[in-house]
Amino acid sequence: MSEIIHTNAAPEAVGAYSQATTNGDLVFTAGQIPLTPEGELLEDAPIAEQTEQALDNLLAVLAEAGAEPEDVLKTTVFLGDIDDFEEMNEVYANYFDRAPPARSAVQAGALPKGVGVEIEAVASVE
Ligand SMILES: C=C(N)C(=O)O
Repeated sequence: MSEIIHTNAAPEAVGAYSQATTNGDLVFTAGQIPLTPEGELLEDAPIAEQTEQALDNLLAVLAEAGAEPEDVLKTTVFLGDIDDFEEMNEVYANYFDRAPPARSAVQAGALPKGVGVEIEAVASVE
C-alpha cells in the first residue's frame, strides 16, 4: 500500500510533488533543496550550508516516514557545480557517519530555484 508523507518540519514542495511517498517498507523522498521549513531559500549561501539545510530537510521527511539515517539505502546528490563536490561531501559525511548508504553524485545542468544542491533518498523501514 502506498502513502504520501508530509511534515511541517521540512519545506513545502515547490512544485507538483510530495515530500515523500512510501510503498510497503520503502520510502522515496523528493529531492530536498536548501529551503528552510519557513520558506527561506539559501541559494546564495556557501555549499556547505546549502548541503546542511538540504540534509536537515531530508532527515525530517525520512523521520516522518519512520526512517533513520541508517535506514537509507541510496541517495542521489545533484550539484549545480561539480567543483562543490568536496565541500558538499564533508558535510554529507557527518550525516551518514555509520554505514553510509550507496550514493550517486552528479552535476546537473541547473537546479530548481537556482540552488546549488538537491538531495534525494530511498530508505527501507522494515
Ligand atoms: C525540488 C524538487 N524536488 C522538484 O522540483 O522536483
